[in-house]
Amino acid sequence: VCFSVVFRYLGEEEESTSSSVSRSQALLAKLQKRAKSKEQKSLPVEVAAKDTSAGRRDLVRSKRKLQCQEKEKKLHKKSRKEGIKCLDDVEDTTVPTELSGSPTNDQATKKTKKKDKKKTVTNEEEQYIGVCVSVCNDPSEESLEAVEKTEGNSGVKQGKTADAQPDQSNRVSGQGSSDSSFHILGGFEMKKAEKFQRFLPKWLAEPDVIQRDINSNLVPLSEMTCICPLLRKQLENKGIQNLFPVQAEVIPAILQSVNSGLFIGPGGYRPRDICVSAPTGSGKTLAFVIPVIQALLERVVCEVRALVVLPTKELAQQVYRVFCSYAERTSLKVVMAAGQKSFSAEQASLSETRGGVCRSLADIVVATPGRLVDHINKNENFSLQHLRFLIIDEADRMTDSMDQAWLSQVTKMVFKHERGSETSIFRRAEPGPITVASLSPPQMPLQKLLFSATLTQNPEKLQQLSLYQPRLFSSKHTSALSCTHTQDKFIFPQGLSEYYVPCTLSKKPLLILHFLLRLKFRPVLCFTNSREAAHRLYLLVKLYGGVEVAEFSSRLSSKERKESLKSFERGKIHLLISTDAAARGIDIQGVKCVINYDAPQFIRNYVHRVGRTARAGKSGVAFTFILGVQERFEKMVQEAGSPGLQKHIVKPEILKEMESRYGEVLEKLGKIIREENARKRF
Ligand SMILES: Nc1ncnc2c1ncn2[C@@H]1O[C@H](COP(=O)(O)OP(=O)(O)OP(=O)(O)O)[C@@H](O)[C@H]1O
Repeated sequence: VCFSVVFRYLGEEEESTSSSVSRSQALLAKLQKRAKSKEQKSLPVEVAAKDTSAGRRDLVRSKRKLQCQEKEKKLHKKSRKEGIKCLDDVEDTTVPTELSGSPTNDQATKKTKKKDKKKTVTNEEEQYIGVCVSVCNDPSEESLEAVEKTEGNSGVKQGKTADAQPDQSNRVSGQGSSDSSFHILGGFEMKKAEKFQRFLPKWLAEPDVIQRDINSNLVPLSEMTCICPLLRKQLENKGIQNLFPVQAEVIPAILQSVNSGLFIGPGGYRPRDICVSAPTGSGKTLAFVIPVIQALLERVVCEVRALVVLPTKELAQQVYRVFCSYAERTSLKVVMAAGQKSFSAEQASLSETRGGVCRSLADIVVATPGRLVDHINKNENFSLQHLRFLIIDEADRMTDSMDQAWLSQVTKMVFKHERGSETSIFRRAEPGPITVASLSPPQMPLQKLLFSATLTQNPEKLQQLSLYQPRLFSSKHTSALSCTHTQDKFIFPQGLSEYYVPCTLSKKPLLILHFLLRLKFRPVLCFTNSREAAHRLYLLVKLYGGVEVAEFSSRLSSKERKESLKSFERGKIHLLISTDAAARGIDIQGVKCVINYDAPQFIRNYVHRVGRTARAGKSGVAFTFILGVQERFEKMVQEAGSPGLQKHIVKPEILKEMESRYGEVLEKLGKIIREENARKRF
């Protein structure tokens, strides 16, 4: 094969009859002949060079080099000029018909004419290039170097170079293009991305439907016979007569999985994991608080059996309070591990050691991922060996890459083999395929319960949670076949009215003052995209006066943040300016209006921000200030499933009156910020 390739390079066809020895001899002879002829060619030059004096030779050399460089420059300039023209032309002729579309006869004839014209141009150009190359390739100078270089290579290679070069030039001139030195790749045309149909797994495509309209789908508490009398009484005591749709659907499903006790699922099998995707303010918290408390009511020994993980301290505190209020008449103990207290104080509230024996002081732990990982790694007495429920609230946020590590640590700890546990009835092994051996003896299952208003439909992301035969409860029904969109769609609360307000950057602060002072929207929860922006706006509104204002961001300590929320909840504050720290899950009673002072960058943030109003079946209004092009924002919101975004125009004349005072305030604000920055530097 090797020889046949070499023969083809030499322009000879392989003879079937000739032996490989004779072929190799012929090849050797040919190569020797070629080397000789080259030697002969270079000989007169070398002799001539020897004859001339060294000084003259140098002079000639430098002269030729100069000439060559000048010509090269000229050629470069020309070819650059021509090149641009040429590239366009070449593209015209080389674009395949399926890309450029099938040309008509006229176009085709025009193109052939163009081609002919170009051929002459490019041939001329090639000649020009050829001249220059021949000047540069004068055997007395540069070619010597070239020969030296090729001589270092194998004979076959030499032959290949010598024969391949004219071949290439023939090909180029045959094509009639001047682009012998570069290759046109093509394929830069704008192509419309092909829309693909998304096929969802059955459990995602066919969820158990939760009605969106809370008020017309209330379920009387008396009908919820699956809830134990103690908890029903508790609910009544808190003024709850009816359950919301999400609660009416999810509570029985979780309770069903503990019908046979904590150790085994229905029919002796492992219970299915549960995912809930329901609008903001639809009552998802009670949908897991009630069944978890009921499932653990009969427990004998206090062990951590339920772990609730939430993204922020404030949310953890909120859920902790709900758990405490429903567990208060039971023997269950709820503990929070979210960094509100010192690590050692949390450690002491989670477990105690008496007489050398450690015992758990918590049945239900409400935690943030950071503190949870701290306890897993540093708290020797913290055990998750008896964990039955892992509840992940704001599940989509929690599964974001940066928060992933905690989940694997929890699973590792749940299935950790402790010394002497091999024969224990509580022995647990990481679940694998179901076999007779794996079912006997039965082990306590770990059931995952996921909740969010913006639960992803991305199976790849959900896969990371290692869900077991998941069951989805959702406020929407997306058919696996009809779904062509790739973006997740969300359900917005029924009572929410959404508006956008076109404005300019300088008018934004005036607009917010207008909403509070003139339109008397109170209380207002306002969102900015950064803590600096929240702080500046807070100072500005405070300086302007007439509005009780507070800020809420990571700029403040957790104590200060708690204070701000409390004051806002109690009605002492009219305007709370926050970053996205308060966008998720925070349940503040009576927020009638949400203002997105800065439009959110991601749709999920928008859904959660506007969801701080219109909660629990009530009505609410959300405004988003939009700078410049609003089409993109409108599209984003509509594609996410918003029922309708309306335009709200505030005429500039209305803001005129406020402008003089605003000017004064701006001056003061500048001074304050400068002082603050100076203080920060020292
Ligand atoms: N059955 C009910 N009857 C009356 N009010 C209820 C009921 N269930 C929940 N609520 C109230 O509805 C409000 C919203 O509930 P919750 O905070 O659980 O909503 P959510 O779905 O978790 O919202 P988000 O997605 O924003 O976290 C709370 O103030 C809660 O007390």
